Amino acid sequence: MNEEHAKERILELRELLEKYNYEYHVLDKPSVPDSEYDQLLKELIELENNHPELHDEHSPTVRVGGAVLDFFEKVEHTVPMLSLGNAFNDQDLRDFDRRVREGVGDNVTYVAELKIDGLAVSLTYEDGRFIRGATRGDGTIGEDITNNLKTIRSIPFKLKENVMLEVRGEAFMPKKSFQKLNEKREEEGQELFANPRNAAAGSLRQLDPKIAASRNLDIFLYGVGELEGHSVDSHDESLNYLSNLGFKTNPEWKKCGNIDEVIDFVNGWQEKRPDLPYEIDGIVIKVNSLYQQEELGFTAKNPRWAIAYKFPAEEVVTKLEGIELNV
Ligand SMILES: NC(=O)c1cc2c(=O)c3cc(F)ccc3oc2nc1N
Repeated sequence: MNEEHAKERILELRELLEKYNYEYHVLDKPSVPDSEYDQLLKELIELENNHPELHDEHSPTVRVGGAVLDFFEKVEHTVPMLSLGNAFNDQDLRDFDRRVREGVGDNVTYVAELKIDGLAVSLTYEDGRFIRGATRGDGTIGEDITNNLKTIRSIPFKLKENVMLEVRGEAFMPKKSFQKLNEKREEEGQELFANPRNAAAGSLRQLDPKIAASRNLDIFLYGVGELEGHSVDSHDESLNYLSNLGFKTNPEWKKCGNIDEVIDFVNGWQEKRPDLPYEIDGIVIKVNSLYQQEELGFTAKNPRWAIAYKFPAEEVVTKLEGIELNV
């Protein structure tokens, strides 16, 4: 195959594989069988190996893991990644609602969404291309784990619009992947992961991205940090915007006109939680209007416009030399 033809084929395969990847991992609606995807990926890997001068860090082939690092660079979050204050019962939620209404008046709408139990990460895009991903760290300084995040198939390398955007989300390991991983580790006599959150965090902290690539990690994006080239007025609008850009957002969110609707949503999901294919540790409630979020602002540690209702820890049975303790 001559140079020109190889270059054309490589570019064509990259476009095609990213489209198939988006259909499979973001829309969950593949248009071709896995065997066809695998065969095209194999062809691209061979072509790229024969044409190193055409290497592109956004090629779908880097999703199987790139170079091993010696350490992770530090990254500063220009918009700090704060953590959420907690609510443990209905009264806490009513107190939160009262404080919000004292701040912005009674005309307030909430968005309630599932609190994914994984690792908080920030993704930065310039001109619509994925250029950096980092952990939350202490909220201001995180670790650059771009190479590992590139192995998460649902993270788009190229957005549908060429915006400059910094977006936050939760990387997680689906329950089924967690069970398979621990079965494999048990067979190999390795230490087991205690829960999917630790497994996801452990996988993304590996210096060799091939390990992260093998762990079937996934991500839901939930918030915009910095944004140029577009403006949104409310949280529900920003969730739709992220989805239209090509991001995977969690579909189970609900707009609530008052705190009673929020409490119904919380109770509903407390029951349905075990049926989800991923772990959640609560429900996040946010004031929907971004203008009202601005008015409410932040305490030193948490936003005043959001709160996390934490579910009671699921019954954990610990076996100690055959004695069953319900802790
Ligand atoms: N784990 C989650 O599924 C989740 C987490 C957060 C946050 O940590 C979070 C932290 C803030 F300071 C502000 C909003 C947030 O919104 C969030 N929304 C979510 N859905």
